[in-house]
Amino acid sequence: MKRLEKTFLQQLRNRRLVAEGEHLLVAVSGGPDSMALLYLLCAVASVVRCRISVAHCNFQLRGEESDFDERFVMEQCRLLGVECFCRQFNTAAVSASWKKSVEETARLQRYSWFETLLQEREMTKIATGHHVSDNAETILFNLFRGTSLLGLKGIRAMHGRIIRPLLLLHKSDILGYLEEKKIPFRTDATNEGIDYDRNFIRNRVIPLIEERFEHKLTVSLQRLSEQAGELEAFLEGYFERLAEERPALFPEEGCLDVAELRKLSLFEQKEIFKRALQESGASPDAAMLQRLVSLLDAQPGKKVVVNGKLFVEWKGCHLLFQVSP
Ligand SMILES: Nc1ncnc2c1ncn2[C@@H]1O[C@H](COP(=O)(O)OP(=O)(O)OP(=O)(O)O)[C@@H](O)[C@H]1O
Repeated sequence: MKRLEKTFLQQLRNRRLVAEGEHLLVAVSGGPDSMALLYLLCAVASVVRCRISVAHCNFQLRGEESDFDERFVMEQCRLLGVECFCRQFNTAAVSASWKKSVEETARLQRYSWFETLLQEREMTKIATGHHVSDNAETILFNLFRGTSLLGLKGIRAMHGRIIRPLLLLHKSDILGYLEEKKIPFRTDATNEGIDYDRNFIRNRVIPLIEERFEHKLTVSLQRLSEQAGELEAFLEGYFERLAEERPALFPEEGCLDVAELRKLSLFEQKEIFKRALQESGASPDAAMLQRLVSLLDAQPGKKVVVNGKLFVEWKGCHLLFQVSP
């Protein structure tokens, strides 16, 4: 087994990403990362005792190139003896009708199809080729758009039935492995520009900062991401226990006890408001949460309008979550 294959196997085991007997659907674009993922998984499959199939989406966004990618992935799977599912999507038209960016549309289309395949074929997990730099890129992207503390968690190694086994590997390791094993891959020229925000972060921002700060950025963001993930897990447990101990803070009927809320820290108050509003289908930003906690220093009768449909009003001893008439 190659050095990287041993490291990869170790990381799979440490993070308990794959259990014995699982059937994985590997998402392969044909690019360097997912090709490395496919070969790494094939190299360890007999040790882990898992089965592997591949899914490739042809988003038909790059004319003939997209068709070449599809044929390339099918051929690679044939050589590896791996079952391969391919599907064509009319992404440009769907993106226009959904009024979403092409990138977001492609992402939604692929995860939805992967989930369907999982159910139809009784597979257990989807594996994607995200690595350390993708995580750094995602964290910075979230930061530039205005993220909360927990948004810093970036990409998770396991999220529901999706696993990212390369998440602790660096691009240089992946490229070294492709070179060592002479693994072919396809290059997507649209990844190289700086027109899309993500590409700008990947190709311009990160290299500039890495050069100035001695390659500390990616490693430091990875650490931050792990800590944010651990904090999120801790907070989930904490708020579950709080809900059991003080149910008046977690309204089923859309009302919160003012006296109970006032006993809590600012962080807890904001978190309770966030959870209550999310239950009502709203996603409050930091400014809205600040306005809601300020309500606790006001008088009964005062209200905060959350959006066109929802407002929170102090009545008697409670804050009521009400739908606008
Ligand atoms: N067309 C596709 N078909 C199947 N899976 C895909 C496709 N595009 C992306 N993915 C999955 O999502 C992951 C992240 O997507 P991203 O757009 O960053 O990849 P990429 O640059 O196209 O290729 P790669 O990550 O393989 O080098 C890929 O590693 C792959 O697992």
